[in-house]
Amino acid sequence: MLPNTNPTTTKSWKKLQEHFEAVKDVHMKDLFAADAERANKFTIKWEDFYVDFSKNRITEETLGYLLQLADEVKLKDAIKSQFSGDIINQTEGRAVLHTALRAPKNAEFKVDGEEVMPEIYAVKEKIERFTNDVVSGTLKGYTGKAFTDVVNIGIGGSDLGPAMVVDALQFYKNHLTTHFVSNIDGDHVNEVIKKLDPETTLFVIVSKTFTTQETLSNANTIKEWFLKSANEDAIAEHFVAVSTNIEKVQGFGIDANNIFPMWDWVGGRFSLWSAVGLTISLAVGYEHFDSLLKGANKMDDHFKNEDFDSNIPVVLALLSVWYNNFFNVESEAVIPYSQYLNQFATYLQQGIMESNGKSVDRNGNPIDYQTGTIIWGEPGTNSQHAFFQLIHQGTKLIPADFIGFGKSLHGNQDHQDKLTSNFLAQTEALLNGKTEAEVVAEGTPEAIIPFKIFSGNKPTNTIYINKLSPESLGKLIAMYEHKIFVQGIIWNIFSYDQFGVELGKQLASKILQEFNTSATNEHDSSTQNLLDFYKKLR
Ligand SMILES: O=P(O)(O)OC[C@H]1O[C@H](O)[C@H](O)[C@@H](O)[C@@H]1O
Repeated sequence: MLPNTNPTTTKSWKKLQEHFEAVKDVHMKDLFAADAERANKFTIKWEDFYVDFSKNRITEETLGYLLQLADEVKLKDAIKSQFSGDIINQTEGRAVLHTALRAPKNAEFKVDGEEVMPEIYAVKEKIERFTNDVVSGTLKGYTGKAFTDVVNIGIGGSDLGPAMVVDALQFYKNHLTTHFVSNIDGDHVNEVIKKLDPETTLFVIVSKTFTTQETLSNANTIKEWFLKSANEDAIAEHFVAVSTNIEKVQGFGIDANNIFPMWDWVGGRFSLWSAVGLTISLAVGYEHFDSLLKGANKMDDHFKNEDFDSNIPVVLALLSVWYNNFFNVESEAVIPYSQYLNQFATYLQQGIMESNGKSVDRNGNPIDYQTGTIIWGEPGTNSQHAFFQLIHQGTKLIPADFIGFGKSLHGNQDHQDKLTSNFLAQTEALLNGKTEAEVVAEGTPEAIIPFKIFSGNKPTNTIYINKLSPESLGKLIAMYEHKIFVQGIIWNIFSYDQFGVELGKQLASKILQEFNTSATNEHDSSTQNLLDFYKKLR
């Protein structure tokens, strides 16, 4: 059981409220000027991570109250509960053990009194063997040719994690070309099919439940297309599946040997560490996949053992609570200064918004404080030329995580220097802004002066990592996973269910019947008109 405390009833919350009134207008520029040690005080150095959170609208007092809040909501107990396999996903009656997937073989993780490491390692070994056979070309397609292409068919957690990681690690990629099919929009699958040769393509169907409409429809469409060139027997050589639902997978016609199991104690959006990451392993090789897991495991140890004041996920979560619940900030940006992390914000959107987008507390009561933040972002420097205007001069306060890597993977120092200068300059600009006096001093015509002033005082975290590698990426992803968990604990919500995605699915299946049969359902007049409009078009 998780601790159960309404955060707004804690002493620290009250103190934070009073403290907020006192510091809300303080400019960070003045805080830096007043304390030469500020940057050092608010920096955590851990392994190859350098996390500078000094450019936040906080003082030591703020951090003190936030840390007290973590204690008052019994965060330590909650962490222990999660790692020991308690049923902390109470609404679905499940443990939450994605951390076990990346733990060493001799670690102890139990679910319902049963050791889970042997099963985890059996699947890992299967992933390793399969990866090696496909990558080396030992395993062949139905006409005896080695595989050249891999198609991941899945959606949500069965797509976003693998797709983001494969993209992020493309520098480490082997010769296999990977594709991702997720959307029910038939144009998605058809555009992918156009690029494929059935003789040399391997299909990985990923679905925890194996009931997801999108995934099954896409898998069936691909199977039909495949069977135009191959016969039924060839399915066993070209289709593999990742799922908890073995019966359904077999029903689809997949060979029992080609099933990579997962478990209900792995949430979809936390599943890339399981066999859901098979496409990652195929794309970059098992060793790199394993390094990704090892990196995550190091972050798990840091999270579990480090004191909260130097615990990266805890501090980041507390800062986010400070803005969300006291500054009433609605959204946070994630800006990676690496094109490789192009899909990172999209990936985090599911993790963060599906987990913490809740309005009922752990007692089932409606909440009267803000929970889940809205996450968005794009890589720098592209985003500088797109939405940075609003971050610098708009009316909304948008705290941002700036993620950067010291070393360029291709060793192009000229580009890396220019990239890094932007990376550093943006957080400096957001901190300091530009005063009227500075604008005047630049000789700006008087009428234009107000438009060129930057208020500054915009908070950022700088997450600076030596180099993008499978291991550092694993650490980074796990860092955000734990941040999500901490925030869920503070907000007293259940972060591991996602009932909010169900209603739309139910209604869609009813509406679908109306297209194909004479069934009619009661709709509001807007929906009815739109439905009629479509019926005329189809
Ligand atoms: O892996 P699957 O069972 O196909 O689920 C795919 C996705 O769909 C669901 O609707 C949930 O919102 C996601 O959390 C999940 O990752």
